[in-house]
Amino acid sequence: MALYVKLNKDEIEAFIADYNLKLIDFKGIIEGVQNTNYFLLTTSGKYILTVCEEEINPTDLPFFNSAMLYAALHGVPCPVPLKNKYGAFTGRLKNKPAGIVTFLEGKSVTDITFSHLENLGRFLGKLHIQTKDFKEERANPLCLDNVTELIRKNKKIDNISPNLSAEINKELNLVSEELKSFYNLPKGFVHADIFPDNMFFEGNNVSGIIDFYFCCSDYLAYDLAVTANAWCFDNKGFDYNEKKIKILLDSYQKIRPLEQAEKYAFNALLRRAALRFFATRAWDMKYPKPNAVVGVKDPMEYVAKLRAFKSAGDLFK
Ligand SMILES: Nc1ncnc2c1ncn2[C@@H]1O[C@H](COP(=O)(O)OP(=O)(O)O)[C@@H](O)[C@H]1O
Ligand SMILES: N[C@@H](CCOP(=O)(O)O)C(=O)O
Repeated sequence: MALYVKLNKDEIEAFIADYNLKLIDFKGIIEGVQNTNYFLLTTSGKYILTVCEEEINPTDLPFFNSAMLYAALHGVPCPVPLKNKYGAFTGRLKNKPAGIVTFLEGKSVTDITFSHLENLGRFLGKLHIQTKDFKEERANPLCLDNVTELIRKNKKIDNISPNLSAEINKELNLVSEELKSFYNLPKGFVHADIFPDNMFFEGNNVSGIIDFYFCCSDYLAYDLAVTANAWCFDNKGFDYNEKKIKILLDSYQKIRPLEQAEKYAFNALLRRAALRFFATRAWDMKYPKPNAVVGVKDPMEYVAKLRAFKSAGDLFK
């Protein structure tokens, strides 16, 4: 659970008054790992109040809010951030940055069907088109160079599994070499964390996307690669399911066909995405934050994915 900051009714009422909201009821949300979230029922509807922890750099908040607002205004079903009476998206609660966004209906899914993937692929294709003219930029803090540095800094990788460090370092070099010839791939706004817990569905249909705290500017096909990593493996994320990836790719391409260069680069992007999630999970496992209240996610899941992609065939045949 992640309720790092405990708030009472008076504190919430005082904060939301700046957003012109009147509280009826509220509830702490136990899902989530990074920040504290409260569900708010107000006289003008349902909202989510988020108090940010220090992993979020406050200077990034304007980009996240701007991206969410732009996406929402361009038809992406996502939360709309509210401005307070001072014209700012972000206020302060218990000396931490805090903000309010609209509530999204729907639920995340655990049993992922072909139909979910079909809808997810179309959703992501649309997201990349709907946000293509978003002009603000944020370099990806988890670019391959920074991921490489995080992995090199982690001196305990071989404690996760024997000889893992050598395997991962070899892969980092290979992926870096392979991607050098693809520096010109289409770039733009990417969510960069499209995991099942960040997507809501109503039945088989996508009802929305949340959690914009990793969004940045990067290769569009990298977003698709992150999504394929997170959604297209069975058995708790360990078993490669080519049919699932193909459904995701086909449905994405019905909306935004990939360029030939993106197809050539895709295997390296899948491995780059696997290395990115391996890197942060391995770090969190071996150097846990003192206030961590959530179990660490398994870095070996991403080693399994990396190995699967290394021996995978051409996904575009
Ligand atoms: N706009 C929203 N609408 C509905 N529920 C939300 C919204 N934002 C967050 N939540 C709820 O809060 C939980 C945690 O949100 P998330 O942004 O993933 O937190 P964290 O960044 O801490 O992981 C979600 O799983 C969801 O249940
Ligand atoms: N999706 C990442 C961790 C980020 O967690 P989130 O709850 O903020 O999406 C992972 O699985 O390693």
